[in-house]
Amino acid sequence: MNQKNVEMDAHAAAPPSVRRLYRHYNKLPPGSLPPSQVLDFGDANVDASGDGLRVVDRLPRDRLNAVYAAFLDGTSGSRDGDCTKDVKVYEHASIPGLRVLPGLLPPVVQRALLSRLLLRDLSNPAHKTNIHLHYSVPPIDPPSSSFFDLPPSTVFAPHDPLVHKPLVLRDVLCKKLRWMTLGGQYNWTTKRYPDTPPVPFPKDIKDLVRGIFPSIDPQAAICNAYSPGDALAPHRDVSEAADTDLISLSIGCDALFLISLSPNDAVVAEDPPPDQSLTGQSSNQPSQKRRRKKVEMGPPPPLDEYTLVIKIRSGDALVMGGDSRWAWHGVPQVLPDTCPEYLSEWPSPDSSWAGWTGGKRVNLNVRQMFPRPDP
Ligand SMILES: O=C(O)CCC(=O)C(=O)O
Ligand SMILES: [Fe+2]
Repeated sequence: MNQKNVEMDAHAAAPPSVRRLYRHYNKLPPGSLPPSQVLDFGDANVDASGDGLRVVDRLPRDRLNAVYAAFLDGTSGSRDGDCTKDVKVYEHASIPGLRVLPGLLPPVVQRALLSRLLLRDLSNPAHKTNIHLHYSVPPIDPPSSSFFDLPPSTVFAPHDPLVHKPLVLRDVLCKKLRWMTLGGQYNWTTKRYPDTPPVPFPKDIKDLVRGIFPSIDPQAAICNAYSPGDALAPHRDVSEAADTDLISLSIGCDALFLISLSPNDAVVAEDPPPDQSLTGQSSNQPSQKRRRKKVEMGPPPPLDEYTLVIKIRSGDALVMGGDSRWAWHGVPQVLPDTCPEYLSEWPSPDSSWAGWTGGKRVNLNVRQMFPRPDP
């Protein structure tokens, strides 16, 4: 139904029906989410909801706990490091191949993953961020080991002072940092991975992802950072030459995730052009959303049987495989004030950055760029 082919254009704009739904959920006041339209795995009755949803697999807790203990380097003594139950894998008839694993990562693994990404990998100048596009990023010099050790007033000088003002670290970490690339350094402008040998993918994160999802060889990842009001416009991830599963891990505030395989996407004549005012973009480079316009909310555009809106929580994973691998998807909203308490003291209770996670959502989107060589 949605096979990748060489013609799939990474620059293509999402079809009108998907853009319409995205706009609707983007503008919806968070308090007024219609529960009937949002697939919410926090709902105790979700298993019984029937309605196309089924449990297709269970990941045994013993296997998961062994993977987590290796990731945590034997430091998982605390109870929140243990999976106490097997993790259910759900699939919905609307989006074949999309698997949802609610609560996959225990809190201690979420905190450790956040630390590896932001306290370690962000300090590696080989890992490019959106800040590198326009600013000289100051190096991390010992004894500092991360940007979270530098004074918040540290200045990032713009490449072109006529175009961009200098930024201070506080603004970078609290708002302006939107993405970091790991492994193959994806180019958001050309929407290609470079032909040069990729930056080595962080081994512990590769082992974590592969330990849970043996179907993928992690070669590249986008680490998205969302602040309150940020969103991610609908897009397809079609730059990879491998059709291997894409793995998405989320930490922090809840978000709405929209995904569609609708075949009803023939262009509708009266549809307005893509609304770039919301995100300043028509494709999937994460960027800050402009101020939300006050609008009268009309009735939601109908969700057809090929479209889902899912509430994603901290610790949840999505696997986009099969037909869903090339589906249109986006994040119309990050829901404010939903960050779990167990992240509130990250990076440490005595750090001046404690509370940083408050309004944040971090998503690690892991991809395999190239097919594995034949054995
Ligand atoms: O933040 C998310 O949940 C989705 C991110 C995404 O789709 C991407 O990075 O391509
Ligand atoms: Fe994506």
